[in-house]
Amino acid sequence: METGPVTPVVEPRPMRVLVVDDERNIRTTLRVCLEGLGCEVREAATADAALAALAQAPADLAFVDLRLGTASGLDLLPRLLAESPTLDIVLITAYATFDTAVEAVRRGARDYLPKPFTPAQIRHLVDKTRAHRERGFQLDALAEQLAQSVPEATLETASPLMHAALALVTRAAASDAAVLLRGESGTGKGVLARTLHSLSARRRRPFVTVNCPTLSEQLLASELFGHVRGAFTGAVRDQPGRVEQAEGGTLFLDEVAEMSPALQAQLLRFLQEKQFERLGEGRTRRADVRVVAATNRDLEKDVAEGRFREDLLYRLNVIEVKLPGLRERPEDILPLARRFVTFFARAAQRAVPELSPATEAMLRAYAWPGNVRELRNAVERALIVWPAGVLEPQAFPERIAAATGSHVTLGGPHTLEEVEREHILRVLASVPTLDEAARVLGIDASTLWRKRKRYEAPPD
Ligand SMILES: Nc1ncnc2c1ncn2[C@@H]1O[C@H](COP(=O)(O)OP(=O)(O)OP(=O)(O)O)[C@@H](O)[C@H]1O
Repeated sequence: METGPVTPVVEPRPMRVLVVDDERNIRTTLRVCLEGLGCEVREAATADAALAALAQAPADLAFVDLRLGTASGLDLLPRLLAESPTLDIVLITAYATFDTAVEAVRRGARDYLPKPFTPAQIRHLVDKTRAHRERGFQLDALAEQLAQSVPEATLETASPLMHAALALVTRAAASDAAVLLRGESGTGKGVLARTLHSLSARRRRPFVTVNCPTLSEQLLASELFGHVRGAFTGAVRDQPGRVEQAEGGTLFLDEVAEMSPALQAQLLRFLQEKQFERLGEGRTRRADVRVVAATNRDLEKDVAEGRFREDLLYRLNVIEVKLPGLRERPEDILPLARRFVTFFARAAQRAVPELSPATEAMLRAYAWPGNVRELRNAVERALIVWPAGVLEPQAFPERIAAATGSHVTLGGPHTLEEVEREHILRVLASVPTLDEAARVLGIDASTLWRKRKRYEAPPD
């Protein structure tokens, strides 16, 4: 069975607009015009009402009148942006002067609209905002991909197990339900989370990843929910968290099992009520974010042993997708290997080599404990060490050629790196959490996280 790339199934969400004007008829005119353009519109007659509206539910775009009774729309701009850093603001006024326009832009407005305005001008502004926001999100995604320098993921598969996982992800994309992706390290949970996002109505909004084990408890709390100045040593200014950055989009929590109990409680509350507080701040904020989590651990076991909250597990796995290990989808090993060979050969500007029959047999026989990541890394290395037009087994690491796992013995003829890899993998396999493994090894959790990725460790 073969799948092509799955086509998007869900229409993007309408743009959410807040109209802030003390004159009722201006608000009504704008509402009618904006609703005609497919926007969701809310109104506020005062600065306080505008801030309250934003605190209650986020918006993408705000039209703000320069004169709000006795208050100034200009003064409101930074307050709106403090509340919602990704908001686009257009200032409207009958008192159009160049100076006001400059001042509006200086305070964070994206555009300026003189009264009286026409429906065509409003349409133009809405189109411009939409295009600018989409470009921004696409650039973020592109920059991330470039930074990782990875071959673009393929959704083609000949494996029935993988096909079932993709079909479930496609169906899940049509809803806003929380999704839990389960599978060993390197099986492509991150890739699938991104696929889910790009198939959903949120695809034009941000996809934001948080790697839970790489940060200490306090930094992870701040990374997720943000902090205010002075919340802890080093917090020199107010900082929105990833939840706010992901507004309207998808938040991907990688290795969610590695969260402290206190953070698990905060995440649970966020999932239940869509509410959270920045660290050190009393007031409650709301965010419209779809959560996708991933784990390579046996969460039921963690629940049974008191390490993970049962109620959080049920909130996270409304839809559960199991990714097969690469050895459970052997049909995909060679097509993926050829794809990586092509990618890395092109990146090195050389002719694309072939796989010899012996290499093909070896790649199929190996167990791939590090899954697709391990295959990708092995191919990347093979292209570096093997300049010839046909890749032979010797181009690949010894452990793959041996295809029987490691033979490392202390004092044996091994490099330090081989010994380190084996030791780390064994410690990881012998203790329940990454934190505990880091303690045993005498290194911090983020170093261990990086090393594990490098050594393509099997999860447990
Ligand atoms: N279908 C695919 N096509 C191409 N590359 C893939 C595919 N699936 C995974 N990869 C590559 O394998 C590597 C691991 O993928 P990913 O990070 O999504 O796995 P993971 O299951 O989230 O791993 P971890 O649990 O360690 O975070 C990445 O480099 C990714 O680009």
